[in-house]
Amino acid sequence: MTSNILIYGYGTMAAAMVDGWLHAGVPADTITAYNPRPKQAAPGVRLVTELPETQFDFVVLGFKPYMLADIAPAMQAVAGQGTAILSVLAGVDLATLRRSFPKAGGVVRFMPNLAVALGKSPNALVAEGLDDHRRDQVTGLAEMLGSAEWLAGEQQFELVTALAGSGPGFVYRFIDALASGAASLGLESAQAQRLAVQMVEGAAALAAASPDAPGELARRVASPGGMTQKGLDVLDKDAALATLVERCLRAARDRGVAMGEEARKQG
Ligand SMILES: NC(=O)C1=CN([C@@H]2O[C@H](COP(=O)(O)OP(=O)(O)OC[C@H]3O[C@@H](n4cnc5c(N)ncnc54)[C@H](O)[C@@H]3O)[C@@H](O)[C@H]2O)C=CC1
Ligand SMILES: O=C(O)[C@@H]1CCC=N1
Repeated sequence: MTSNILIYGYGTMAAAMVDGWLHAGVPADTITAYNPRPKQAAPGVRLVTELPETQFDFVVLGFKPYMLADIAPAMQAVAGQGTAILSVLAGVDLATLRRSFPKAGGVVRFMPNLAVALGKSPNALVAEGLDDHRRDQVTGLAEMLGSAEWLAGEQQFELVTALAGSGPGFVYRFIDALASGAASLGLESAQAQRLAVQMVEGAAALAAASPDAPGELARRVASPGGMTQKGLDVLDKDAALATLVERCLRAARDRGVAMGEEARKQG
């Protein structure tokens, strides 16, 4: 793909996406990263602190959602009819993006997680105004970072963001809890952390490779009357883990909805 890409706001998420694209073979000289504060860019990527005057095929919005109303007016010159806006901004809906970039050819909500850097992120997508060619290109850009998950509609986008965008944060807490639990029961803490991380990596790889659902995989680990079942009984009692995780996802989703409302009011 030889399309040119502007990254507008080169922070943690956008830099991880750039790393993923470079790793997948996107030529570095097709990527320009604009950030108001100078910082180190990936090798070969042009980092600028002044906005270029040319239009781009893709413009990735990599700043914080609340900044959209302030920033969008200054961006009109880089987003013309031939431009697809790729927004990773949590909560900001297609209608707000469309109002913010009326001249752009199309707007896309593109929700990744930080595993884009390794090409291992599920990427949720919804779009408006894309022709088939651009849509195929967006699918290709997403697949280079993991997978392209086009949603039928926008209604569940905040829930999908909570699950797949915020999800690594929740999994890291669980890894932490495994490690600190083992440490408080007597294991050396660096070793506990190493074991917890490797165990989760292997378990996730196995789940990804298996045709069976995680529930069935858990059943296979738990020998009847054995150790695993005793541990699962603690997590399952009164649906403790399931209830906690549902509350966690609801809180994250609802925050996304509120952030979207704030952006709508400002825009
Ligand atoms: N961190 C994550 O795991 C995920 C983040 N996101 C989304 O990614 C976006 C960025 O989040 P992070 O990378 O975590 O934050 P960050 O704070 O690391 O990045 C924000 C970047 O915007 C830049 N910036 C500040 N003012 C600017 C301006 N006026 N014009 C252009 N750029 C400006 C900052 O210098 C910084 O480089 C957010 O909208 C968030 O919702 C989405 C999915 C996952
Ligand atoms: O915490 C946030 O708002 C963003 C959305 C998904 C991950 N980070």
